Amino acid sequence: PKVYSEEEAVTFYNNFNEQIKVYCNRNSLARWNYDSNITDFNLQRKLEEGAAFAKFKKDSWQELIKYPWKYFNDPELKRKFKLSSVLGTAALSEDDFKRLDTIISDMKSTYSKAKICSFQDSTKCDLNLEPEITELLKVSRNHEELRHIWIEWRRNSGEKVKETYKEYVTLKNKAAKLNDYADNAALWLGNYETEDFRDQISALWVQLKPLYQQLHAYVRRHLRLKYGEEVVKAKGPIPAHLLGNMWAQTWGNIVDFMLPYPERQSTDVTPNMIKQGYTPLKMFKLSEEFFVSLNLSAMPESFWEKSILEKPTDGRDMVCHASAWDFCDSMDVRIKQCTVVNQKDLNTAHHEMGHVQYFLQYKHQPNIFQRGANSGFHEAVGDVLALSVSTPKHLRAIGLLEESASEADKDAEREATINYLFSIALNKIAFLPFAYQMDLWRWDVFEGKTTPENYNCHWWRLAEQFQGIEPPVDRSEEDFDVASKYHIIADVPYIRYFVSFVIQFQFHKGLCQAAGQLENNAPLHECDIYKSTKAGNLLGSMLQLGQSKPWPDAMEVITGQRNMDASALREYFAPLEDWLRAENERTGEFIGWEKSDKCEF
Ligand SMILES: C=C(C[SeH])C(=O)N1CCC[C@H]1C(=O)O
Ligand SMILES: [Zn+2]
Repeated sequence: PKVYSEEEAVTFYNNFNEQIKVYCNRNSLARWNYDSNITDFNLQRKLEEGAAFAKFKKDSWQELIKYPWKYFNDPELKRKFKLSSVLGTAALSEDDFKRLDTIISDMKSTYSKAKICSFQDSTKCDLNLEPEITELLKVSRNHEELRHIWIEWRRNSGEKVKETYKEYVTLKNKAAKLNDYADNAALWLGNYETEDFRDQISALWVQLKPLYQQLHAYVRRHLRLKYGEEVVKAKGPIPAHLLGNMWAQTWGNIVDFMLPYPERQSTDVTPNMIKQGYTPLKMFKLSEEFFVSLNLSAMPESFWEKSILEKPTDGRDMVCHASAWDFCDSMDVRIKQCTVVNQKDLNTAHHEMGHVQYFLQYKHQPNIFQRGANSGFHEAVGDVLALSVSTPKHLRAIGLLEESASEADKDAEREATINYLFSIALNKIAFLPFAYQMDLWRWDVFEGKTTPENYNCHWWRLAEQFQGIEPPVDRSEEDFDVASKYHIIADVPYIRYFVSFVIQFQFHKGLCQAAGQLENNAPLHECDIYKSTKAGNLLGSMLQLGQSKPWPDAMEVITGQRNMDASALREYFAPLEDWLRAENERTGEFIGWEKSDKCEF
């Protein structure tokens, strides 16, 4: 057979790259139209474009694998072929591909259309997850109302897709095997190009669990003080419906009744955002201005024309879960977010703008490298900036927090710092076990360790083991609670967020050093990289790499390290960790939790 030369490979690949951009653009537009307006017509268009894209990738792949790319000299050409040689779900037959695309679309449609009836008024049954249910979980302090919402959301979302999900698992594993992976867990983990990646994640959790347990114990105490011993057992897992979030993944919404120093200023800027007439547009403009202050890119005009930054009021069904979109033409980038004017959504706006900044910084790369160094990097960018924006110093600088005279004396300042770190920890530390267990469950499912007859109780076993939470009522295998979470039904991996929440503190520390914010032992949690072109240029040089290099090379650009390391996170929260240990000691709080028996195992 003909042996293809490296020169011929270059020609082939350049042509392939030009063509894939066109198919990718058409596919992204069809997906955007469906997610922005769930109709049968838009579903059919999306399935057609998806099938065409998959056919193109499969046909090209037949050609591509004829090249002896493993023996190429040019490292970049070799990497292009290596990454392009993983076909993914396009390896499925046309029928299987279309079936899988249909299944995922249907699950996203069910999730996006799901509604529940109000606890206060059983005739009012038009409550969507965003914004109504999310807002109720934030403000309600009625544990019976919270239990109602918790149960009803699961009955109208997860439970409805139990059968469909089994077929999803089968098709995903079929595709993985066609790519020479044992199962889809292995295919998903391939993104990290790291042999012992799961062990590294496990080691990070071991390092971080003590901090989580201290936070868990303190929060459980204050939930017990509020809702009583009957509802919140002193040594038990925390009932999952009381933590201010549908999946108990971040606990920031319940900070108000458990602030360490209640008389000190809290850093909840939502009231001021509303008072100052903030709009979703202004929230995204604020984020853009921070990126520009770092000498990074402003949004193209088309971003503001084509993005959807608040939920349309024309009654259409759409996927409200926030997302950032790259249309593969190095021009068209968008965000779709059903933004509410509050601090949580201001952080999410920065999170999504981080994705878009990555798109803009690597737009010159060939299509195959227009990705994060690994998926965790893509999730970390916006959060790194949000760490600076969230500091009391920055919030005061942009007028969202009042100057407070009392900060003058040392004690007041120390107490205000504990309050600040506590509110950040409720979102950053609380999140870690949830992010880990989301893919621990899916890896077990794809590997066949968990079979459909124990999907639900396996999830609750993991939730008890890692999050130290339990359902507010008994659950059984009739329920399918994990699928009440968007990423499960939308085929989006989740370990990327665990990676992001660890490495974002490494990036923050590296950028803070570049910005000169850590001189004279200044603490990491006070750092604000705003307007530092040194920090911005460093971040930009990492973002421009995309996935052209293995992620340790990209990590090294900013941090000088080549591995994930939780030390920066621990350093950031050190004052809080000391305080929590002392406080839990003082109150004699039980650290950890006893077993739960709410799902017949
Ligand atoms: C905002 C996004 C879109 Se990539 C998201 O899904 N996030 C951001 C943090 C965790 C995770 C979630 O909401 O579950
Ligand atoms: Zn994201």
